[in-house]
Amino acid sequence: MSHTTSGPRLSARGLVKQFGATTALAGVDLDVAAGESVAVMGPSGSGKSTLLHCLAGILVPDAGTVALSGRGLHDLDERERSLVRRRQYGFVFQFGQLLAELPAIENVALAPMLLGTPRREATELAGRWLASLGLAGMEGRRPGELSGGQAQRVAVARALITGPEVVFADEPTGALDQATGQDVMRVLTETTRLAGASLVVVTHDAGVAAWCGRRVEVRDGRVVADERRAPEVAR
Ligand SMILES: Nc1ncnc2c1ncn2[C@@H]1O[C@H](COP(=O)(O)OP(=O)(O)OP(=O)(O)O)[C@@H](O)[C@H]1O
Repeated sequence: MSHTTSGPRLSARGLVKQFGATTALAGVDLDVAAGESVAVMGPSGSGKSTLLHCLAGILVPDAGTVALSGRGLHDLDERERSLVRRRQYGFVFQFGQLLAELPAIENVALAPMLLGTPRREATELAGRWLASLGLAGMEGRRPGELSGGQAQRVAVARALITGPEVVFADEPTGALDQATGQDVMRVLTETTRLAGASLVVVTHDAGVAAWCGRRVEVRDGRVVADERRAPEVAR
């Protein structure tokens, strides 16, 4: 994958998004560097998910721009934006992102298959990803036959297998207990860092945010704080 070496990986300028009378984003600027991990924090309704969806090209802002490695998402049509989401982005959500009827290995292999990788190659690669995330022997289990933490590891494998430039995670530990959530954050941040991808995590949990090298605080649709600090690292 060709990444530009200078300039931010992701760059948002003046993002505004309204839903009827509600201003979800009131002018957000945010740059995310290559390999950087950013936690987006803030109270319920402050605009965190809306910001993530605009950065990810899922929502089109009413005003402002988002550029991925210097390429403006606003210049793309919906089909092209959907290709960016598949090729250059990875997603980890709270739950429900895995296809219930497919075994873990097929859930992971599907991502490269959708990009044209032959089934056999995609399945081999998926097996290696599952093994590297501690899921050897569980390839044939369906999501309902995995624990919440195991299912999130499958989701991490699925998000990373295509070699994305940015991984977006919206409350990735929201459905897990504290210890399992910490374990998933360790796996998510470590795997993303090793893959050289940037990470944007929406969370209201300071223990989750501590795994990221930067915390951005959103209130009423604006960034009100932005601080860098040493992240937790795998022990
Ligand atoms: N599709 C939508 N239609 C109408 N209003 C919306 C929509 N999506 C978000 N909003 C509103 O925009 C504001 C910001 O919502 P958003 O989901 O971005 O907040 P959040 O910080 O992620 O909240 P939470 O932590 O509760 O998930 C809220 O007032 C919300 O009700």
